[in-house]
Amino acid sequence: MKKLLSPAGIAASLGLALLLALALAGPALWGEAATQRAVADRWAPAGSEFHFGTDDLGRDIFARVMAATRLSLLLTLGATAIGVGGGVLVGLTAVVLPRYPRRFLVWIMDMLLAFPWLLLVLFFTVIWGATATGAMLAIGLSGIPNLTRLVYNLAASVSEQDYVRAARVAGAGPVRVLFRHILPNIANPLLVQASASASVTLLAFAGLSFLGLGVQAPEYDWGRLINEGVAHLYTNPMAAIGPGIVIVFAGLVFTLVAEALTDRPGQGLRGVAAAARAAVLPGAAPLPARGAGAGGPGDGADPGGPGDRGPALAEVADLRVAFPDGAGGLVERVRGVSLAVRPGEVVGIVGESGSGKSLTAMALAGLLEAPAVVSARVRRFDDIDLDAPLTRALSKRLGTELGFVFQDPLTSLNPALTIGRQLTEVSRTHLGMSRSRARDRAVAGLEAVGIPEPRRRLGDYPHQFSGGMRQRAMIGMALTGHPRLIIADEPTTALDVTVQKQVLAVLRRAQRSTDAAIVLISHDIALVSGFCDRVVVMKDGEVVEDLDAQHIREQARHPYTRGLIACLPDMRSDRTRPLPVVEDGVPAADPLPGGEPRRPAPGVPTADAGTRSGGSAL
Ligand SMILES: Nc1ncnc2c1ncn2[C@@H]1O[C@H](COP(=O)(O)OP(=O)(O)OP(=O)(O)O)[C@@H](O)[C@H]1O
Repeated sequence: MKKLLSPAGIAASLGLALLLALALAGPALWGEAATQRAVADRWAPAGSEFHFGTDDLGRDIFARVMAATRLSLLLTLGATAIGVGGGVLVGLTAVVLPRYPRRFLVWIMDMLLAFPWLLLVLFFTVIWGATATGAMLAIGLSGIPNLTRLVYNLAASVSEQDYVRAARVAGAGPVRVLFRHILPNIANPLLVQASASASVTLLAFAGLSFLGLGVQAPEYDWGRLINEGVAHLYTNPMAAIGPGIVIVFAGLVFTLVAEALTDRPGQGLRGVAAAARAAVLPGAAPLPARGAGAGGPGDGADPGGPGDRGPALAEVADLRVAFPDGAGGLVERVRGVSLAVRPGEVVGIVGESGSGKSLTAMALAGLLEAPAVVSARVRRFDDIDLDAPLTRALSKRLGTELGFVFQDPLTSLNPALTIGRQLTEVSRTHLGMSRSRARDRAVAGLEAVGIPEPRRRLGDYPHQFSGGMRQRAMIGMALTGHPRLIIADEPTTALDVTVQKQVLAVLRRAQRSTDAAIVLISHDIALVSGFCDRVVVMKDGEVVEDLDAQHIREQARHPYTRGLIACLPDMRSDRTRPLPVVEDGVPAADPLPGGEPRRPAPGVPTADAGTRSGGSAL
């Protein structure tokens, strides 16, 4: 709205209104004068009677320019629609195609893109003949490769976003993902591009008609009028300049429309964005009352021991994930990881950056796609074999029983959809709830994670939430029903320490109310050991240790784990001395327990500087 009230927005609206009025009323107001011949008035100069003069049959050129508005705009909009529609269709098709057909299609489009558009137009004109319709088809079709490239690039980048991954976890098929999650998020730049290409198309028409390849007599558009007037440029310049001015004006209006649309956030596309997100809002489990039973690291609650929880709910055995190394081979990033999560168990995965934590979690959720090459002896969620093709029913089950909370809540919520739409989608599509019931559940979901005025906030877009609120909303989506497993990949990394604590408390509270198992990924061994029953330590793509969180200090044997622990200050730490560091996976000193840390280099933070984000069993 703001943008529409900007000078560019106001000018664009007024210009569009004027063009529209001319297109609608032009033929009625000036049609007769435009075709009336008066031999006595042939080649009358521009003046008060004939603003742009007359042509060789004595017809009023100004009246012809005004009357030509309708045909000129219709042809321009028609060709633009063909170019944009075709580009969207081919670009989106390319995104969902398998690798090699996709590459082939994009290659063809790139070839056509490199081909001069005027030659393409001439080629099509030869096929369809030099008619107005032929010119429209020719210009429209020659615009498709350009638009295809744009749509493909935009869609490919959006399809990497966490909210699209989350939609896939929730069982959304490729068509649904395209139309509900990708298209609304690329619609804005597409509209801008469509407006900008309308002005180019207008010029292309003028050029074609000027060359005698476009509109043919007795029809006339602005380009043809320039063509007719240019022969008398020296005796009556306005005969060519007049239609030229109108073309420049219309081109300017289209450019201003593009300018006014630029930077408008996705919420302006309510009509386009018909959809929702796909985390996990299953089941009919009652939501926890706000503030009830909070626990977790922040509130000093007991995380509970692993106990005997029966057979694993989710499991990978000998999981390997590899990527092409660019030289025809593969490089393994996850190397034989085995991990089982039992019902209700809270498992933490810690490890240095690049150790394969996220890949393991994504493989556990069945989220890895090409170019990742995944193999495992076992990879299952409950009785669902994640290595076998999933039926629709199994995808739906995965979508409602498995929740994924991503690291960055800004990228994991769809910016084009309101929070309410995203929270109600799974209830409505997977659980078949009515709109009002789904909204009630969504309100309860936001309330459960401590969002004030939840009913009002349902109408907000993600950018209207703070970082902590977005992450709470994300957790609310994953937890308001009864998910059986929630995978949280560094859910608090993007948040400050106070908000981290609140978010973890929310996660803990919701976990208790639903008894879902949790896999929590973090760099922070203190946070994980305070929150989880079990801590799995990863290094270089392997699990190096699997420890009881309550006794991590005594049980840790691997040098890397001992190094991580040694780097944490405790009550006995000498706060006047720097903290030790982990060097190449081995602690600079092994102070367990009561050992003497080596004095690190100057500049290394001291125990006083260490900031802890949660309570710890350490
Ligand atoms: N799509 C990909 N293509 C190639 N290599 C990848 C891809 N995704 C991940 N990797 C590599 O796999 C390794 C493990 O990545 P992963 O994201 O699992 O690490 P991580 O332990 O989660 O790290 P962080 O804590 O920094 O998120 C890294 O070396 C990473 O560069």
